[in-house]
Amino acid sequence: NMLATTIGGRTFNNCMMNAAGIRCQSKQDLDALVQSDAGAYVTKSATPQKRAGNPSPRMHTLPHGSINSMGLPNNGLDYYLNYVIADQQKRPGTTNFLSVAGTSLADNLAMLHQIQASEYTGFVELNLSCPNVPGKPQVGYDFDRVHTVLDQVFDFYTKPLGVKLPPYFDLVHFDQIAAILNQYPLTFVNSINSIGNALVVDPQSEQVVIRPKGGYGGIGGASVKPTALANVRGLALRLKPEIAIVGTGGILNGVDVFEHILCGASMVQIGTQFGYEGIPLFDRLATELTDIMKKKGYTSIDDFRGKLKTFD
Ligand SMILES: CC(C)(C)CCc1c(C(=O)O)[nH]c(=O)[nH]c1=O
Repeated sequence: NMLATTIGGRTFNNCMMNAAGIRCQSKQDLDALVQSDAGAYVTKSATPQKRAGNPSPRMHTLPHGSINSMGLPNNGLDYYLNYVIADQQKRPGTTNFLSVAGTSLADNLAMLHQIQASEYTGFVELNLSCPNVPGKPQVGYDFDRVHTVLDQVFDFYTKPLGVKLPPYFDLVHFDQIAAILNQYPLTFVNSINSIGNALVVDPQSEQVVIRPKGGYGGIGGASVKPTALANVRGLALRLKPEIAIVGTGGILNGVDVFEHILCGASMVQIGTQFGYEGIPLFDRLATELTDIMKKKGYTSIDDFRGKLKTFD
């Protein structure tokens, strides 16, 4: 069908899925995604043990986006690993994404050892926005640390794995992170995570809108699309072809999906808008994207993936 895509030898019948963190924390959430038109699901980033996360209000949705400082609330790795293994037994031949975000390298390695030893055959999405040692920026912004983490992961992990990256804002950073990632047998790179440590103010109450971190949080939604497209394109132009790109950020409508694919994405993830609209989003986006493709004479996303034109 027109929206099928292939990553790491696995074919998905739809190139659209949820982004980690949004409506994917509970079994009920995940069951709804299984029943939906989404091509796959990703589970809420897991830590070794269940976490309550930050005190509320910890997320605020605006017309043009959202801000969140959830603090990794999740049911713990065992919960999600059990879910995806049960699901792959029920639906052999389907591939989904298990997201992990340890709050330390030791936690990430312990979780990956557990997954490696399990009968899970799907993808792992390693969240590199996870915190680093105190006083250092998040892992995704500490390139030496990214090297160290991936060296230690690929010392033992042999199942398909990708990394979730924060947004970069300097072309030299695209060069540097791509040069590192190209050294590893990654199945995919997911770009972007929310734009970190933004601040939303309520001028009426003269107060920030979320409790954690003095109101600082990650931004998602329409306002991040130009940054998301820049990162998808920047990585698509620099990463070796074996590494597929998952495009995330600022997708509200089918045309936004089209733009992400034009910039090089093989799969797209929707966060903020999925949080807003719920499961009907996937059917609406599939219809809108299919209409755009038909108007342009495309029968597969392969016809236009990565084919963004410049002026010269
Ligand atoms: C930011 C972390 C809490 C370290 C990771 C989890 C996460 C969160 C979160 O759980 O606060 N929110 C995001 O927008 N992106 C993320 O990757």
